[in-house]
Amino acid sequence: MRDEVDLVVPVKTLDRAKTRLTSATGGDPVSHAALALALAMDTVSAALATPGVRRVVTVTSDPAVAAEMAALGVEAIPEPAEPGLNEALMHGARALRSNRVGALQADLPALKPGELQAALEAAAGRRAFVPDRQGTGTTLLLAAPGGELDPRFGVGSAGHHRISGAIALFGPWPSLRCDVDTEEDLRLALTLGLGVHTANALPAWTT
Ligand SMILES: Nc1nc2c(ncn2[C@@H]2O[C@H](COP(=O)(O)OP(=O)(O)OP(=O)(O)O)[C@@H](O)[C@H]2O)c(=O)[nH]1
Ligand SMILES: C=C(OP(=O)(O)O)C(=O)O
Repeated sequence: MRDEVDLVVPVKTLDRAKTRLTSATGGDPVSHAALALALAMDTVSAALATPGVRRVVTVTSDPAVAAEMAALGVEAIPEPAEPGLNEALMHGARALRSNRVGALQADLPALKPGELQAALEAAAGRRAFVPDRQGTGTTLLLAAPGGELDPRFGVGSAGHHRISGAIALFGPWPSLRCDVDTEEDLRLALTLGLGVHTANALPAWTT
């Protein structure tokens, strides 16, 4: 199937992840780690339920993340020696050895499989990306079949992916574009309908 893809989902160690979201859990490290993990679990669960997604792997050096992902049937590939998000994604993509790879950010707790599927179809076999709701970041990057992922994540990644020749996809996919970096993002994701892991890990102010 032309649109079938294997996805790499990068997850930082939970004690370093989602620093901009720290205030959401009142500075409690245990609640913060639980929330960061829940975001990743919901993202991966939605990806696994997407018909055009053949396989999902995570790249992480956190044993707690690896154990929880294993419970979902998702392999955790250890972080490469070279640090950095793009290095982690290239390492995961190489390990997959698939015809077509993609990178999906691990902070999409409202992700709906139908919206991810629609984006895969809109890419129509091209190297393409989905900008976040602000239009500056990237939530999904897809290689062309047989092509390189060439990830350029980081500040202003949407512009970097566009300059590198990837096609920007702007579909009606709010759950795919709502990455959760801040409390404000979390509030918006809540209105879109959170996955069960994040719903169970929500801070008290949301209830
Ligand atoms: N494996 C791996 N994942 C990373 C790395 N850097 C970022 N990520 C993941 O990439 C995704 C997008 O990163 P950000 O949205 O900036 O998330 P973050 O770095 O946890 O958040 P902040 O600390 O607030 O910047 C998240 O799922 C991170 O866990 C890295 O060096 N290795
Ligand atoms: C790392 C990225 O995401 P964020 O803007 O969510 O940090 C990115 O878009 O490259």
